[in-house]
Amino acid sequence: MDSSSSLWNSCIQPRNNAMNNFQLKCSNGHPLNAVSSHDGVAGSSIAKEDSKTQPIEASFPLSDASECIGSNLSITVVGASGDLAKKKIFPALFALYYEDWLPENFIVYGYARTKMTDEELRNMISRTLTCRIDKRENCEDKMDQFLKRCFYHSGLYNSEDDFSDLDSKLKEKECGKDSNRLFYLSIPPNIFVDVVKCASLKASSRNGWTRVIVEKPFGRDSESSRELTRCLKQYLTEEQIFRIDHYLGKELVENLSVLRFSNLVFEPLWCRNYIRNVQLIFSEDFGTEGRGGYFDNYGIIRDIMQNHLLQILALFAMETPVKVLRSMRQIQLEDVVVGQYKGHNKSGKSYPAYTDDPTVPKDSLTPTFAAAALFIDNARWDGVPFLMKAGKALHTRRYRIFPLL
Ligand SMILES: NC(=O)C1=CN([C@@H]2O[C@H](COP(=O)(O)OP(=O)(O)OC[C@H]3O[C@@H](n4cnc5c(N)ncnc54)[C@H](OP(=O)(O)O)[C@@H]3O)[C@@H](O)[C@H]2O)C=CC1
Ligand SMILES: O=C1O[C@H](COP(=O)(O)O)[C@@H](O)[C@H](O)[C@H]1O
Repeated sequence: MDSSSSLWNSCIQPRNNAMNNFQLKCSNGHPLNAVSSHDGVAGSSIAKEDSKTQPIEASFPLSDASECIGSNLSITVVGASGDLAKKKIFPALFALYYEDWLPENFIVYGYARTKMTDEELRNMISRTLTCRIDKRENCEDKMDQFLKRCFYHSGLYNSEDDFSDLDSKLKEKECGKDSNRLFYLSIPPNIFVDVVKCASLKASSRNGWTRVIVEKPFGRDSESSRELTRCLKQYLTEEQIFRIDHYLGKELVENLSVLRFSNLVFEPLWCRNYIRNVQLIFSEDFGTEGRGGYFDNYGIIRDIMQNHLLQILALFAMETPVKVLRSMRQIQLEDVVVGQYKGHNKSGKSYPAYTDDPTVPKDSLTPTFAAAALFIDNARWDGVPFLMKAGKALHTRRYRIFPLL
């Protein structure tokens, strides 16, 4: 499985498998178990359901920016020029389209400050779409059809006028039909509120639902996270907000939950008597590559450890019901090591330092590597260190959790 495709952990109906007994909840209370296709992309039955309840009329040949399409689901990817959008969101949307999980008359709008035409957006996206889905039938044709439904609007994240212009373009495509609108915020969290404000005031759906997907990290610490929620709720209800962490959709994580809770053999062994330490390793063999605008303000601890790895730790260590995070000892500075990758040469190839990335300030001290020992003070895990390591631009690409017996 290409890990870049395991996105779209949206709040959907549970599928009929072992996970049904273990129902995760989305941030707004909807069940979160993902409907995965074979490459790990999960489908949203929300979109599909709505396509059933709203009659679909004949499709139009698409492509022109001013064409009326009658779209009944308009998806806007905010931050469409960025890494997440390219690597995961557009490929995941294509996979949903390919698997027939989207309503017939959907459209996708890319939105960002970078100036681009529709054609340039399509070229950018087409470089990252692959026909990697098991059924490869008609994949190229499907790609062309998908790309014809993609459009672009350039604007600022805090400009109501720019979102008003987006609204006009969406309306043109919707041609007065009942249409739902989904905004996927593929941008740094410090601009979430600006976007939500402008989108909700100027580009909400008039006659259908408007929903917003926000990416991790949700703020920098608990105070800013609470503040973020408070600010988002000035413009949206909790039911409209979908907080996403794509690690919950990864096969490794789903398997871990099943292994833990459906396998009685492990239950008595899963504790301090048999496990000396637990290692959680996230290692990437590539650096930030133009993501300094986001990454440099957050660093590896907020980017990876606090959310992805902590969730895996919680799934590994938790009792049912969940109490484990409350039993965690406050982390001590002497139990943490941080670092930043430097440039080097290997096999005649030179690799840039973090601060060589043009989007990163030259004097940045943001950590790109961190290792920490965490402790859970409860009867099951007393004295067992959980060793978390995460880093960018390391030797290998691997994601692992393993108990040392
Ligand atoms: N990349 C990944 O694999 C993953 C990322 N995420 C999350 O997605 C979000 C975006 O990450 P990613 O796409 O990697 O980040 P990028 O740095 O690629 O940022 C996305 C886009 O946001 C705009 N942008 C970047 N920095 C700023 C800034 N400081 N102020 C205003 N606009 C800015 C840029 O668009 P423009 O200049 O055109 O406006 C950029 O193309 C983050 O919350 C991240 O945690 C989650 C899972 C995986
Ligand atoms: O959330 C993030 O995840 C990616 C790694 O996810 P993967 O599914 O591609 O393995 C990481 O590169 C990025 O820094 C981070 O924001």
